Amino acid sequence: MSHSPSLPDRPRLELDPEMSETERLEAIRQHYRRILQVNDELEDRLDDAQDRRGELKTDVDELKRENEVLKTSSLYIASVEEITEDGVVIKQHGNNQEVLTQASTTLESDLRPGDRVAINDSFAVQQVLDDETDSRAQAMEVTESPEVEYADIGGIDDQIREVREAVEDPLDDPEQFEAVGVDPPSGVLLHGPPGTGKTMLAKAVANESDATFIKMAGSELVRKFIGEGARLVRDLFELAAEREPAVIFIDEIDAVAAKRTDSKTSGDAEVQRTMMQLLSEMDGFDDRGEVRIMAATNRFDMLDEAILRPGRFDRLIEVPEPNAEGRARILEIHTQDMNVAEGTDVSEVAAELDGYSGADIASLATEAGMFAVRDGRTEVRQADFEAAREKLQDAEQTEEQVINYQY
Ligand SMILES: Nc1ncnc2c1ncn2[C@@H]1O[C@H](COP(=O)(O)OP(=O)(O)OP(=O)(O)O)[C@@H](O)[C@H]1O
Repeated sequence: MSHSPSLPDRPRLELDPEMSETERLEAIRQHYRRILQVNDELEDRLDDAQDRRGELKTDVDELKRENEVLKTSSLYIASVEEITEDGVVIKQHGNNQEVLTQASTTLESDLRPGDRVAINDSFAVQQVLDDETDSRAQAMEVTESPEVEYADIGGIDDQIREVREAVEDPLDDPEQFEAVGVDPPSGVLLHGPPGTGKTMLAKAVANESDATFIKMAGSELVRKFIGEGARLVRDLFELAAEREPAVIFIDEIDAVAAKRTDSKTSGDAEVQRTMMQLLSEMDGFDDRGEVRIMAATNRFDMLDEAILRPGRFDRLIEVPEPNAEGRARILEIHTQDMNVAEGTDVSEVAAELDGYSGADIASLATEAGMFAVRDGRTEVRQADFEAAREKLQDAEQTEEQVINYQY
């Protein structure tokens, strides 16, 4: 910041009583000339200050306007492609339109190609978005090697075998498929009630085939990332190609691939666009190398048949609610690290759990452990499992009552 120089000293008239008339007159004249000079100097300084004030006022007005624009208008998302002498080249998300635009000098020095930015109606860059606001990072869960193994999944051995055949074998030994001359399934769709281990299965197969696991939730695509669905689907496949071998897992695929309805609301159009993108990615999938696609749904009945055609999700695997034997196995898995009292019969407990999903059984085991903790014991007894079952049943009944009351 520049400091303004100090003001000139105020001229003083010093008259000596000894001075002659002429000398006094001369001194007064000199004083007068000095006053005029200081006056000129001060006037110049005043002009400078007024100019500066004008400049600052223009800056303030511009900032105010910018602030208003930022506050009142919605901004669009774009990616920076290139920073040139003529301005910034950006590509708008959604329509992929490339635009040469400007950013303020302060913003421009921060911009790098690949940055995501917010632009206004006239495409001017308003803001650089940091990683937290990057929906690509938010919408996808990427795990190098998920910590789930086949041995952690109980009661669905046939499904594990089928998934291994459709996903793991083609990743492990693509040459074998080529030599025989068969194409492995394009996509594997797991369907069945909630909490039965579909996500676990996808994670386990990625883990056991040393593939990167990339998950995207269909419901989030339509609820959280409105307007970005199709782009995110494209990014999903691009990312998988970069990280191959990879397993793509689209959870709740029904959210983006439900049967067409008559409604013509924009929301539906957006969901349709996302689905069309998914279909076109799958259709162009042949040359994508070591990438396998999996999806899951609890609402198989709602799916649009277009996604089940050959070359798309053409291997359907049903993951049902576990039977008594399956429930016992799942309970064993979830109690293997617990200090269970000798004589506790896990299959007897499991026999009582008709209608329980794997996720319900996992909560039951934790709840039984909590009863032992509350009681100050280090062992979990059969009675704790009974108590946990009653507690969960009560909780479910209360929930049902609340729901009935609400509707
Ligand atoms: N077959 C199973 N064996 C062992 N644990 C299971 C099994 N199924 C579910 N679980 C437990 O329930 C949790 C949730 O399971 P998971 O997310 O795989 O279910 P899902 O079928 O994908 O459910 P949703 O359809 O609700 O997404 C798991 O982390 C695990 O603790």
